[in-house]
Amino acid sequence: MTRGDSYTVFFDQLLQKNRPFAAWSLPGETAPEILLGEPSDILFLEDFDRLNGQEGFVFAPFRIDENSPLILMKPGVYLKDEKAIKAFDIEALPSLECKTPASRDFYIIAQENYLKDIDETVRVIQSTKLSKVIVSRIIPAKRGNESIGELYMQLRRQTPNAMVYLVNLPGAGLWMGATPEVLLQSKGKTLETVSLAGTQSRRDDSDYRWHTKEIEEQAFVSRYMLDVFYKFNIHPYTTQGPETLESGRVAHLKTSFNFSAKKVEDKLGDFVAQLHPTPAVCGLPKSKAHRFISTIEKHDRRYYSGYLGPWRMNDCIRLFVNLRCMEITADNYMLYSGGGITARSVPAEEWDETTKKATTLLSAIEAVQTNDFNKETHSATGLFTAGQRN
Ligand SMILES: C=C(O[C@@H]1C=C(C(=O)O)C=C[C@H]1O)C(=O)O
Repeated sequence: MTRGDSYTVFFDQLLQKNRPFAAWSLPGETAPEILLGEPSDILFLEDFDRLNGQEGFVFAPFRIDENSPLILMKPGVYLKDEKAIKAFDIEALPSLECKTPASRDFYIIAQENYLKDIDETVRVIQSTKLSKVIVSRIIPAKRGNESIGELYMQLRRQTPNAMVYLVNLPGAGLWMGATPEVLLQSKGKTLETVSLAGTQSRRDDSDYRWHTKEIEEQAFVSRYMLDVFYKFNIHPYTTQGPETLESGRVAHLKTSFNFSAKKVEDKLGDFVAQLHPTPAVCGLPKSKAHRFISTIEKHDRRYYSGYLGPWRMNDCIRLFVNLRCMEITADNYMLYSGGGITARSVPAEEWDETTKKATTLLSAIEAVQTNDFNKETHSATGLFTAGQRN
């Protein structure tokens, strides 16, 4: 059952008909934008630099493989506000066959094993050239019969300063998230990229003090951005920050970098391919961190810590790093959450940080599940797996 606003109903109908679509709302914007596609509008690209010359909505994985292709949905029907939704004849859209995805294993790490892994990670960082690596985990929550459309609208209400998205795409499945992290966005003739790292709980008084661990961790990301700028001969550029950015229940350190779009206009795809994955989600040195993640993490990240958003659609780029996100299966919400590990990391604090980062999504799920008119069919005790609430 849903509260029945036009967006909620629209999203639920699209899902019922198994239509490919992407919906997103930008930080501070009111209405979600929606791109509807036909299966023939979906391109699977072989490499990150294949975005050169393309336009559409991108859904990119952390690493490309057969389970997680790089997806570009070409501009099909674009609906930009509620009026457009109401005018659109959704009844006329045919349902598409739902190809049951190969059932996947989601490795849910126990707390004691996660703590051991972080301990081991810190030791490796202290004794090798690896200086920072992001280690993540999956946090499961039970899915009831609540409306996914309503959950998306709830998430938007709870995190107005994030890019809040819902996508249903062949090859990827159903994903939702509320990410604070810009990878690359255009503002007129200027491009902006952002270095975001360091986490603490959100404060009511806004009196944030940052410690050496977080300052250093974020500085690694900024330094990396400048290395990429150097490779692409991007000069001059302006910076703003580091400053505090609040998102959901946490706050981060953020520096933004702005430069003329002309510098990369004919090699935008290469530029993004070079930026991704940044040390905010992978680590430093990049290739070492990438290899380390493959060995320490037992789950597949898929689209978590990839990136998504409109790509040169209506001359506009809005790519965000896919954080604070979840994969939605028939029975569960699989939330992905990670944190930057450095020589100064304390395992128990890292566990708490990943839990805190997941509260944005968990509290939206809880809100929708407990407001449901049909409460008795999924009692509150079934909402979360033990030990996951903070
Ligand atoms: C990796 C995540 O977030 C990233 C890691 C951060 C950190 O380590 O402090 C902060 C913001 C993000 O760049 C996540 O949310 O899963």
